[in-house]
Amino acid sequence: MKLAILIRHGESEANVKNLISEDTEKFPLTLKGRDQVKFTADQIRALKFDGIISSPVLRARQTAEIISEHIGIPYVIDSRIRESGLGDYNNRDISDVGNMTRSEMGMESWDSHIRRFMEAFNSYEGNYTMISHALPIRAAISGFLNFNEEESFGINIRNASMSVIDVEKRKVLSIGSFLVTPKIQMAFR
Ligand SMILES: O=C(O)[C@H](O)COP(=O)(O)O
Repeated sequence: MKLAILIRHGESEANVKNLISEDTEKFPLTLKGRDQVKFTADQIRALKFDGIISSPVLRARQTAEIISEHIGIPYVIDSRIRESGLGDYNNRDISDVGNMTRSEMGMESWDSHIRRFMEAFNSYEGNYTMISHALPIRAAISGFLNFNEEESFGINIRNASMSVIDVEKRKVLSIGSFLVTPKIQMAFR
């Protein structure tokens, strides 16, 4: 069995300011973001995990710390699940991004996100929680649904939400949810 729960970090100061940033030491979680993560940690506490993997970006690491304390499993950093490469849009308002595709705007390509996540999925055995960011998680899920960036545009990955993937069977079990459903509990048994 090889299940991955992709969790977007809790609300961060970048989210409050509507900024996107790949800088690793900026924009910590807000108090609200910490509470969001504690709720999610309680949701997954009873599931069986073999590890927690985090993006190297501060808001993800802080999320991993909270979850790690809640479920008693250490976390490791893996740059393959980092934030998107944002090019000239780093630290800019997300509304500047518009509806063009990321590579059209000189940012990291869709396929690059999918490639690096698949490499990460293939390098871990067992069940893992992976703490990452909105667009990279949307791309990782799309890699299993065979969606390109435009086709996945409606997928909304909210702060501290969970998307569950059965990596071995290449099945997406949930997208951007806040609750562990009976189906997901069964999958972890
Ligand atoms: O949607 C995006 O472009 C970013 O991935 C959002 O970043 P965040 O999930 O770290 O807020």
